[in-house]
Amino acid sequence: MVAFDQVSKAYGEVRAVDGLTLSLRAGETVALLGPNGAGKSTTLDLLLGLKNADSGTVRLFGTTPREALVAGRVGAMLQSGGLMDEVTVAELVRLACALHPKPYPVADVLSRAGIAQLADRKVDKLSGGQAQRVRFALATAGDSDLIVLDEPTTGMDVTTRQGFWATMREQADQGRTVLFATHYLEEADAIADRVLVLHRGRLLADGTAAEIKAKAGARRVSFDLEGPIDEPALRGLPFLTTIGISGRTVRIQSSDADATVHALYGLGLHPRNLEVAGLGLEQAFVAITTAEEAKQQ
Ligand SMILES: Nc1ncnc2c1ncn2[C@@H]1O[C@H](COP(=O)(O)OP(=O)(O)OP(=O)(O)O)[C@@H](O)[C@H]1O
Repeated sequence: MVAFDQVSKAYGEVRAVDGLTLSLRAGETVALLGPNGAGKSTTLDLLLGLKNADSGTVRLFGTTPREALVAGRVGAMLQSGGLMDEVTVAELVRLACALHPKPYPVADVLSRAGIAQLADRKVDKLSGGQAQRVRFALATAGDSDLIVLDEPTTGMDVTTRQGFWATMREQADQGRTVLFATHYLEEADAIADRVLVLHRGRLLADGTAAEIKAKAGARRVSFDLEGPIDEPALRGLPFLTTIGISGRTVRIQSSDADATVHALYGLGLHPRNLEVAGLGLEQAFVAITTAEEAKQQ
């Protein structure tokens, strides 16, 4: 569906996308994660043909991005890009439907995006979250095979966000490929069946959320201690990466929890309420990207 082959894009000295190779298969729901400036928006712009690569090739459905867009195979919701002023929501959605080669009925698009009651509202009078829903309506105005969303839920309240993802799941269940960039890692964890982690324009990790968590390697260990806490001794535990002590509770992150816990007993301590758990996607993301930063410095 989507194939990036050694794609690079620089802005002056900044290598926004750096030798990126990846492919997306039909029916996948893929989250694109990365710290600020990692190159997510640039990657999506290259995918949509809004920017041209300095080198490498981007192919959508075996054609150029532009051809795929003209054929109506891609629906996109971008982070920026103003909505037209001085028109109503219904007029704007009607225009998007008219421009799509395989449009849905306007009423269906409005109700799917949850904006039927806003149909007669001027676009420039919308709240931030309402404007996001209108962008979503424009991205789903017709039957596209690929839906690209750049930080789609920014500014949406909790209910709107849940509704939005329920709709996206329906789209995915119907066989569409959904690619979305986000900073909400819990969304990626809950929605995506594949997670890509970008860092300085390169792909750092590519797998299911579970694989990304495993790749981070670390585990969380927490326990309570009775009696005075010997902090230097705890800090000397093997494979420890971080430690936090609040009251009687000690929370650590370890790259080898078995060895750390073994050493804990070796110190003659008697931890109570011991818990060992894997990292959440957010912690795994931080572990992977900070390890990469450290490697590059
Ligand atoms: N038009 C531009 N001119 C110059 N530099 C740019 C331009 N667009 C992006 N950049 C730089 O390219 C890098 C990648 O930016 P990009 O917007 O793709 O990252 P991002 O991962 O989407 O970031 P964010 O999470 O903050 O939205 C950044 O260092 C950014 O400052």
